[in-house]
Amino acid sequence: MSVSVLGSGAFGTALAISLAGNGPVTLWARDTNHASAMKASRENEKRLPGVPLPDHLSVTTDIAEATRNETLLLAVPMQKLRSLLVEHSELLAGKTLVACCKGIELNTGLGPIAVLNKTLPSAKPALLTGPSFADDIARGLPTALTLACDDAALCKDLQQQLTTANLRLYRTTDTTGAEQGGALKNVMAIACGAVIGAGLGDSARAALMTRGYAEMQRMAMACGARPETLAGLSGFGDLTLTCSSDLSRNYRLGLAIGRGETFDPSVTVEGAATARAAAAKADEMKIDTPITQTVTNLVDQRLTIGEAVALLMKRPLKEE
Ligand SMILES: NC(=O)C1=CN([C@@H]2O[C@H](COP(=O)(O)OP(=O)(O)OC[C@H]3O[C@@H](n4cnc5c(N)ncnc54)[C@H](O)[C@@H]3O)[C@@H](O)[C@H]2O)C=CC1
Ligand SMILES: O=C(CO)COP(=O)(O)O
Repeated sequence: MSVSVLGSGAFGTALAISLAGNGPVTLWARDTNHASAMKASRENEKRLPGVPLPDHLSVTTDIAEATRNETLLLAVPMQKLRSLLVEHSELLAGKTLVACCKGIELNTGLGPIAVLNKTLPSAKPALLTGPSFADDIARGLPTALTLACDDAALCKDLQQQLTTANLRLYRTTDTTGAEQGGALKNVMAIACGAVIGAGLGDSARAALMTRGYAEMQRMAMACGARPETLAGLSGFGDLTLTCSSDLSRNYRLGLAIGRGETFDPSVTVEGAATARAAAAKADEMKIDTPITQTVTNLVDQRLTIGEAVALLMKRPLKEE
């Protein structure tokens, strides 16, 4: 069964390239000029330069054409997901929609699955997340991802359909755990980048990764997640990748904060909005999330990295 990817950014393009190894894939771009450039050069020079688009991958700006397929991957930033669904609701109704975004919606505190369910109740929602850089996927490097869907049978079908030569998918019905892991790991990556950028060392990063993982577990389980999900690819796996690589935009934002440098606002960094959304949600639920709260203060420039670290170090002592 053919697949379409909506969103011609780095991740959407990389997924389309990998899936094209299974058969025909349609990549939908909303921007006409961007689509024309990709059709002419057979490359996404803007978002994924240096990787040719395979023959089975066709680019279109025609949303009606792109949504003829039953399975649609939604590869837009989390804060743009709802607008995509609302704008094309009639064509997306009843389809199998696989959200490929990581984050928590700023003004509702909802994750991708809940946004899909509330916006398009007739659709069949799923989530694709886990430790994966678009560049690695596009270059055919081996990658493992978590495919989450409440419907176990549909999840199994999608796992067969979306697994490729270099994408090995593991399935789960714990959509809450999968989306919380993918969202919150970006917050921790900003924190880790900030301490490295400030020259505070790898031990400080290890402390933040470990205590950040504890915060992710606490928050996710309070939302109903299963602990083993956070210990898997979508949580622990993506946390370790994103907190330790310059390929991560969230980590690079943290580096810039730590160094006192500016960061290009046009670059997609999910962790900033997600930190604000998660901090507000944690306050409402009375959950202790000191690192998330600190990252919110860092990205909103209410604290310097020095002040932030000093406050974290002076917190009341407790059991691990
Ligand atoms: N880049 C990567 O290595 C990975 C990214 N992801 C996730 O993929 C999601 C998308 O990020 P990237 O592709 O990396 O970002 P990107 O910045 O490369 O591309 C975002 C794309 O979304 C499009 N877009 C934005 N608003 C839209 C709308 N309302 N309707 C249609 N298209 C719209 C933009 O035109 C752009 O093509 C994020 O949630 C990210 O966390 C997940 C794994 C890896
Ligand atoms: O989600 C990702 C890796 O799994 C991509 O990370 P960034 O969004 O930080 O670039």
